[in-house]
This record gives sequence, structure tokens and C-alpha cells, in this order.
Amino acid sequence: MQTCYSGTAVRAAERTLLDAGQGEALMRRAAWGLATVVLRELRARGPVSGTTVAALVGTGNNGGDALWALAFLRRRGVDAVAVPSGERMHQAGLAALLKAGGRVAHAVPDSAVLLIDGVLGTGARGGWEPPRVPEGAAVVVACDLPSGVDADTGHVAGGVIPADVTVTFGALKTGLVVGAGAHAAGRVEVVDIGLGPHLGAPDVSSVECEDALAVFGPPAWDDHKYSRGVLGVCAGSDHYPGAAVLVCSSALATGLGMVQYAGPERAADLVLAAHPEVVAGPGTEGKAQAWVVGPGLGSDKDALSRLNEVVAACVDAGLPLVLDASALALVELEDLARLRSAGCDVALTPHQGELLKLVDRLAPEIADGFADLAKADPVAAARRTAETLGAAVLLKGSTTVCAAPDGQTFVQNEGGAELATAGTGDCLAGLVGSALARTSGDGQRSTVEKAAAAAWLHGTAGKRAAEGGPFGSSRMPVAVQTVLAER
Ligand SMILES: NC(=O)C1=CN([C@@H]2O[C@H](COP(=O)(O)OP(=O)(O)OC[C@H]3O[C@@H](n4cnc5c(N)ncnc54)[C@H](O)[C@@H]3O)[C@@H](O)[C@H]2O)[C@H](O)CC1
Repeated sequence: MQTCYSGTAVRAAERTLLDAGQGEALMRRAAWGLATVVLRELRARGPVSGTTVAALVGTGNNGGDALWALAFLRRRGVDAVAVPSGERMHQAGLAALLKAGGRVAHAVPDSAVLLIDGVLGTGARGGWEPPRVPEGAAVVVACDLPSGVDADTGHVAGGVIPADVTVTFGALKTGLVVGAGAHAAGRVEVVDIGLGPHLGAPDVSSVECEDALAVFGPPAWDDHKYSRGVLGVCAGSDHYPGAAVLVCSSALATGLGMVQYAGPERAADLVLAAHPEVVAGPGTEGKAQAWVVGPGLGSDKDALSRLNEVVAACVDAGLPLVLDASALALVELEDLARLRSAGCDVALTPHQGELLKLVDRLAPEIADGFADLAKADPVAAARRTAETLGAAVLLKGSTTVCAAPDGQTFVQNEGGAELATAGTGDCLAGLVGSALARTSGDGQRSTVEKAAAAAWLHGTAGKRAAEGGPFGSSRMPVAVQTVLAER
């Protein structure tokens, strides 16, 4: 499990040490870590001595880190050039650079093979417009954060220089793992500067391979079909029968004990043609240990009555439930309240558009300014919705955010734009449903952690599927099997 801290929390941790007079030591540790990564990047490309490294240097301590790093690099024979972005630079850092034999220039030299972005770090406020830098050749290493990335949210309000590597200090910051910030950061390396004991609880976490495999692992020697998880799927309609197949196929690809399908004949026939092992019928009676409802359900009376039947089945037996797609437009507050009182774990799986509609309809008390919040700070938007509706929210997007009503939050970035194609959401619903079915009765992991494990598998399978070229979502289940087989 990877853990991240908000920029605000890292600044608070630093404050304790700054107040204890350790500011310069912290900055030198950070700069030494930055210089070490820069040296590694240079060595991977050729000789170090004589090569030009430039740094865009801001007015604050982020610029100070960059200046100290340049001073260390100068001592390795690098032509170290500071390019100020404002009217002042960190004094001690500048003195160290000049003493080491570095220089100041007013533009990034064309000869620079590597550019350090040391303009703004955790002290950035609002947007920033990067200066012109020579195009193409230079590797970009961001100091703590790519300038212009909000360290708390990942939002980029203005411009940004995309980094190949970001060397971040003290802890991995939330802004480096969410949305545009994650995209701009490139590979992230964390340099320990001794903030650990002062950091407190993490802001968000990310499920990693072994955490996901603990949910989607192979069967134990004494497992049987009912102990491996039975997932009920209420998806598909005469209009959208394919959604039923995608949900069932992706769930089966995880190695569930059984999939039970509830739906109309046309969709059921397609499901059975693809997977004769599915137990299909019109209603919900059976041995399901969790349900997925919504993909391809439509919005007519029949869709509503099918949703009601699934909600009733879950309430009766206290089963976990995934509400996706059409179900998000049909579910009512009373349904969520009944599910909560029955002790059912509920996961809502909207994309941004569905989230905004859901909030408008069911949570008008938080709707004011919510669209802007969802764009700038998807973690806060998912958390606020989860807290207000009392259900876990898996918000799909370039970063998938899984938030629980109590604030526990996971962010997953395994998937990329290759997943932006019809039907991948249906596959994800099947994976979340599978995670809940196969771990029902497991008191150890929260619903959001299980949803995050499904998001990990979905994103990783998407990447795997894309290796074979552009693909449609019907290729996802095979990719899920491949990912699980390779681990
Ligand atoms: N404190 C320490 O000893 C350590 C800090 N580390 C590094 O310091 C930065 C945070 O430093 P801080 O000075 O607080 O903030 P910044 O350098 O990020 O920026 C402040 C500077 O920039 C101006 N400014 C703010 N927003 C904008 C904007 N949108 N456009 C232009 N200018 C802007 C503001 O007025 C200030 O002058 C942290 O990220 C680390 O890199 C070390 O890591 C450890 C020790």
C-alpha cells in the first residue's frame, strides 16, 4: 500500500522542524536527494563533467533547494546555471552556487541537457505560466512538484512544464498522484528528509499489486463454489444486452465461484452463449453474496422495478451492492437509507457526469459549487459525496478515486486513456462486484479498499490490453485473466 500526504500536511510537519532551527539541514538534505537523482539521469545519458544543467529558480525555498542542488552538481564538474524566475533568489542557496563556481543566466542555455524545475513547490498559490524553455532535448526534473501543481489536489490552474522525473521531499504528496498533477509529475522519487515522525495520518492511499492480489487471489485448497463468491448481476436490457455480457465476463475472469444473472431473455441468452456456466433467470432468487445493478439497465419502469427487486434482496439478506450507470439515475435516498440500516455495504461507481447528476438529485445541500470542486479536487468531491450519501463512492476518471463515508480514500492511476471506450465501466462494475462477493464476511478490508483493488485490476488490465493495440472493452476480461495469471 502506498501512502500520500497533502502538501499542507507536509508543510505542517516541516514547520515543527523549522521551529527547531533545522531549516537549513532540511533544505540541504532535500537538495542532496535532488542532485543525486539528477546525477543518475545524467550518467544514464553520457558523461557528467562539462554537461550543462540549468535550473529555473523561484523566489522561495523551492528555488533554494534547486540552488543547493546546482551547487552540489557543480562540484561534480557540471556547468550549473541558475535562471531566476523572479526578482530574488534564496540567498544562502545562491551564495553556495556561486561559491562552487556556478553561474546565473537570464535564459535557459540551448546547451542544457537537463532542466531542473525549481520555481514553485508547496508554497504555490494559484496558476503559473511557465517561461519559454528550449524545446525537446532537455530532460526535466521537477523539484518537489512540477511548478503550478497544487500539492493538495493535483489541480493545475495555469501552465506546467511536464516533468520526466519529480523528486519530492519528505513524503509522496497527494497532488502528485491525482489527475493533471499525476500526469505532469512523470516518475516520482521520494527523498526522505526526516519528516516521518511529524507527518501524522496519510491523506490518501493507493492499492498496489499485492494488496489487489489479496482480494483477487487464487482459491484455497478447501474452497468450493459458494466460498469463492457468488455474484448476482442485474444488468443489460433489450436495448443494451451487451452490458450484461461485459459485467458477467469480467467478474468470471477473476475466478469467482459463480455468477448469477437476473435479466430479460435476450440479454440472458447472450450471457449464456458466452458463458454457459452462468445461472440465469428473470429474478433475484438464488445464492448471491453481493449484487451489481445498473449497467445497461435503461431508465424505464422495468429498469426501476429490477433495481427495486435487487435493493430488496440486498436489504433482506444484508448483502453488499454495487450501483452503477442507470442505477445511479434511479436509486433514491430511501433506498440508500434502507440499505444502510440493513448493514449492506454500498459502492456507487459514477464517472464525473454521473456524479454531478447524482449530487444534484440526491444531495442538493452540497450541490452549490460542486461542479467546480469535482474538476479541481476530485478527492474532495468523492469524499463529500460519500459522506453525504453514507455510501462508498468510486469516482471514475483519469485518476480513480475511491472514498468512504468516514473519509478513508484510495486513488488509483494504473489505467490510462485507453480505458476511455464504451463498456469499460461495465467491466469495472463486474470487478467491484466480484471483489465484494469474494470477500463478503471479510471484516478486515473496507468496501473502498475492495473497490480500489478492483480499480487496480481494471487499470492494470487496460494497460495490458492496450499492448495489443487499440481495443474494445470485450477484450478486457481476457486481459484481467492475463494480469492475474502473470502474478
Ligand atoms: N522550509 C524548508 O526549510 C524546506 C522547504 N523545502 C522546499 O520548500 C518548498 C516550499 O517553499 P516555500 O518558500 O514555502 O514555497 P515555494 O518555494 O513553493 O514558493 C513560494 C514563493 O513563490 C511565490 N509564489 C507563490 N505562488 C506563485 C505563483 N502562482 N506564481 C508566481 N509566484 C508564486 C510566493 O510569493 C513565494 O515567493 C517545498 O516545496 C520544498 O521544495 C524543502 O523541501 C525542505 C526544507
